[in-house]
Amino acid sequence: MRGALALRNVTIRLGVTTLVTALDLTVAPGDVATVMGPSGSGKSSLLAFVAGFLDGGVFAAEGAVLVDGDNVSRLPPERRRIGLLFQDDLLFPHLSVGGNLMFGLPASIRDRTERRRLVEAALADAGLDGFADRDPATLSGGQRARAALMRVLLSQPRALLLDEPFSRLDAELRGSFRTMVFDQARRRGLPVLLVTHDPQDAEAANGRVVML
Ligand SMILES: Nc1ncnc2c1ncn2[C@@H]1O[C@H](COP(=O)(O)OP(=O)(O)OP(=O)(O)O)[C@@H](O)[C@H]1O
Repeated sequence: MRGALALRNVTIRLGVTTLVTALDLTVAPGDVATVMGPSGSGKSSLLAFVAGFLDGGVFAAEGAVLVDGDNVSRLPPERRRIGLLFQDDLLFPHLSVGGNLMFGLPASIRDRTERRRLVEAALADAGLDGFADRDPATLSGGQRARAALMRVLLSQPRALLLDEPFSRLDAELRGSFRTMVFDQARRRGLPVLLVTHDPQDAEAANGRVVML
């Protein structure tokens, strides 16, 4: 499917334990599939496999990852063009908010004016007008989360992997940030794989639920 993220026959083993068994999954552009399961069941390992950094010295994995029809299974993480967002926003403390977003931009966009324009537009899109020169430490949790999302989106990913991205936010922020993430994915036609413990996330995602 054009623009989709697809997993084909993915099996992940840790020693004698099989964490993921022959998983087939297609996530259409703009759709959100949810991965749930108890702690230690392999949710983060599945995302690591899709992103390309599952530790081959620890896990045995097979199967294919397709992004927009391209089999990226043999590509290193940086060439897969898969965006990742974690529970911790991982903003660089030594860079301004604008500097953090700038860091997300592909190096192939060289023109400085264009780079600045893209960052300003992303900040505005996230309701962070005028935040470019701020120190990330001065932002609220919700503002940081939005900045981190825009940094990922500026990297022009073809799919998004989210590992408990809402879990540090309080209930109200959680709902609004979730809506923002899903809206952005829909508008940009990005397939999303979301790891969560929260059934409300799965309900809001309104897509396939994979139980590990
Ligand atoms: N580097 C590693 N070396 C050895 N075992 C590991 C390593 N990373 C993860 N594991 C083990 O692999 C299993 C799956 O871990 P994983 O982090 O994928 O689970 P999870 O479902 O994401 O858990 P949680 O909900 O707690 O984040 C666990 O038993 C974990 O202890």
